[in-house]
Amino acid sequence: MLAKPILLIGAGALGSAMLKGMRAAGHIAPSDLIILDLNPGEEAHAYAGLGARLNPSPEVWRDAFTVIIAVKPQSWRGAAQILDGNLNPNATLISVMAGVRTEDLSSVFAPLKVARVMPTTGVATGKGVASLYASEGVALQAASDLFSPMAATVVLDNEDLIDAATAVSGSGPAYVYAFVAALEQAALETGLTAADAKTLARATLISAANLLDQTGEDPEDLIRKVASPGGTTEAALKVLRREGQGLTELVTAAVMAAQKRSKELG
Ligand SMILES: NC(=O)C1=CN([C@@H]2O[C@H](COP(=O)(O)OP(=O)(O)OC[C@H]3O[C@@H](n4cnc5c(N)ncnc54)[C@H](OP(=O)(O)O)[C@@H]3O)[C@@H](O)[C@H]2O)C=CC1
Ligand SMILES: O=C(O)[C@@H]1CCC=N1
Repeated sequence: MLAKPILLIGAGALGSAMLKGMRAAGHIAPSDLIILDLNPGEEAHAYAGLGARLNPSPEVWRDAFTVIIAVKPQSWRGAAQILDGNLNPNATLISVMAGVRTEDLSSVFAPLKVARVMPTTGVATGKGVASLYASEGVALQAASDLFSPMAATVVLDNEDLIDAATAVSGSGPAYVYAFVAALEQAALETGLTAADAKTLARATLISAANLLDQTGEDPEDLIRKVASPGGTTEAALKVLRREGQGLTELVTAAVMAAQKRSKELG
């Protein structure tokens, strides 16, 4: 069960996406939310406008039974110093930070129980992805209760796999956006206007994602339905899937680089 109130530390890119998703899903009432951020943005102010407590004094932080830490991996030890002595010892800590391991979080935040989650910014629209890991059932349940209303969740049974999930899905939306940007750029090369190139690249991604979602079919089956034998798609796929130097090799190298970096961030 998700014990409330909730304290969110860091309302930047991901923290704001979570705030937006939580507000839309309605599972965290504004009165159950305390937000700390050095420069609160639009989403933090929107929740505060509904009654969430924004940057209250340290004695209020102790009210929270669930603490979410969403600062950069490079900033968490500094944040922990500020929080020191001001957190409820019975609270559960949910870290969404890449790389930072449970062992290190536990050594600094003891006796709080710890869960790690690797979400995507898609939580903002209630359609995120979140990989969860915790060694204790109570902490895993808290993470699940927090993210399930706004993300498809995957439970990992080995903490090392959080680095893999970070590389595949945490960073993954950026890979997809990079593909859309590349398709838009290529569309310009074909002679389409800038406006049409933008529309076609975006709409193609969205319509393909909808089919993937609604049919549940395998990508290879969906490809077969697009690629007529001897047709245009086949000509393009010969380039994209060039032996040894195609998209699969490129994406695999990108994911490996992200996984390596995730381990270094710890
Ligand atoms: N962005 C993403 O798609 C994803 C991010 N993550 C993880 O989420 C975490 C946050 O990433 P992201 O949102 O992109 O980073 P941001 O820098 O956008 O957000 C971090 C926020 O925390 C604030 N902050 C820093 N120190 C403190 C403090 N002591 N007290 C309160 N607020 C503080 C920052 O303020 P200021 O900017 O003024 O320093 C900033 O607003 C990272 O650990 C990252 O690994 C995980 C999955 C996806
Ligand atoms: O780029 C990063 O380090 C973070 C973690 C996953 C997505 N953004």
